[in-house]
Amino acid sequence: MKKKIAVLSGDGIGPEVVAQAIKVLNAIAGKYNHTFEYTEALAGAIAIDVTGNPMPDETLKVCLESDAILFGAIGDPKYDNDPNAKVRPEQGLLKIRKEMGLFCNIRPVTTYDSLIDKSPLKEDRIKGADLVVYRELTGGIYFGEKGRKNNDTTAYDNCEYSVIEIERIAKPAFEAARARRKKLTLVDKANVLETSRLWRDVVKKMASEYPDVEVDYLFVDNAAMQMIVNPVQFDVILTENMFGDIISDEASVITGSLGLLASASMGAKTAMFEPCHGSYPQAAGKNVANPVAAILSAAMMLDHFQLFDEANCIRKAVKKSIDEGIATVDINNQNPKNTSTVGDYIAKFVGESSSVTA
Ligand SMILES: NC(=O)c1ccc[n+]([C@@H]2O[C@H](COP(=O)([O-])OP(=O)(O)OC[C@H]3O[C@@H](n4cnc5c(N)ncnc54)[C@H](O)[C@@H]3O)[C@@H](O)[C@H]2O)c1
Ligand SMILES: CC(C)[C@H](C(=O)O)[C@@H](O)C(=O)O
Ligand SMILES: [Mg+2]
Repeated sequence: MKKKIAVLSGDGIGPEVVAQAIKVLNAIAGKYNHTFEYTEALAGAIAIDVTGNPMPDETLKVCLESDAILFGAIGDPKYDNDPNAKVRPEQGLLKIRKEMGLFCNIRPVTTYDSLIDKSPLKEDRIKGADLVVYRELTGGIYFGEKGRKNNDTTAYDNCEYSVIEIERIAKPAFEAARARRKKLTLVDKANVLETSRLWRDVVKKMASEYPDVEVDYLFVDNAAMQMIVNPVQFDVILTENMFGDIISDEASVITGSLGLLASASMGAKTAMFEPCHGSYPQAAGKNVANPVAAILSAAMMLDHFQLFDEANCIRKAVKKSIDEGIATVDINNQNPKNTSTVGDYIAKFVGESSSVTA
């Protein structure tokens, strides 16, 4: 199979972790006789530095001409620390999500037995936790009208959702629940927010089409607490843009590190695959960041290409690296390995392993 992949490495640790994902994809290409063609394009702070724009038209064009997008991370303290910055790297990420119609962000949270003791949470509470967050990605407060008024003494960010926006993410979430443990939890704030009440109305109506799926409703504050005390109860979590951002970073604590959390953003025009973490500027250039989130995002891209054996081969290699302690400092502080050493190990295992089942 031949596939064109747009590579937007971005800022901070983005280029380092994406390099490992590409190493692993190349090992897959060699083993299974595929051709992956990569086209790099600018995004984030680096794109502002070069072009003045965090998501240049040229980058969007490369993405539209590709079969999928592999994204690293964006963000730079020089913008985060400047409240008056006219343009920000994060605007580039929001722009590509909106322009490509990437409304469905899928963030799987899986635990590894050999990492259970790395989580600050109690072992008996998190063992076996296996959930996936379906986060709405192109609506809500992130994209509502925003601004300042009253001589800059008041600021506002509006939150709007339409029935169509809710239905189109609820559908794949219900389908995922049906294929998994048949439980869907809508996380909202329906005791306060009108948008959340619309989410409940829509999801309740759709639930009748999925009688085999048990649906429950949790307020986000309760859900945040339940995620820590009893994450095993969750199967598919469906939620709006901002709640999904927060709850997925929180859920990464169960696995042992945010550096393990991959994601897929599916949409109308294309699909983008990116780690859930950011540019982690403190680690940039040090070869210490965990590349697993980026590598598992590449595995999700292979699922998207219907290359399921290949994707499972990567997952198996990742598990092996974790079990063997070939892991970065966030999950192995006794004998940490470099970012590139972990990438090399996973790529080598992919190249040499014979079995494909994860
Ligand atoms: N998708 C994205 O591109 C994305 C996501 C989140 C944040 N950001 C941006 O990244 C910048 C830094 O934000 P932040 O510090 O709040 O979040 P971050 O995700 O970059 O880092 C938060 C913490 O998570 C841990 N971490 C993150 N990635 C890791 C990895 N690969 N390996 C090991 N540990 C890892 C580190 O302890 C780090 O201090 C900001 O500019 C922010 O806007 C971008
Ligand atoms: C950088 C930021 C805009 C982004 C978000 O909030 O969606 C990030 O936190 C993420 O989780 O992908
Ligand atoms: Mg986030």
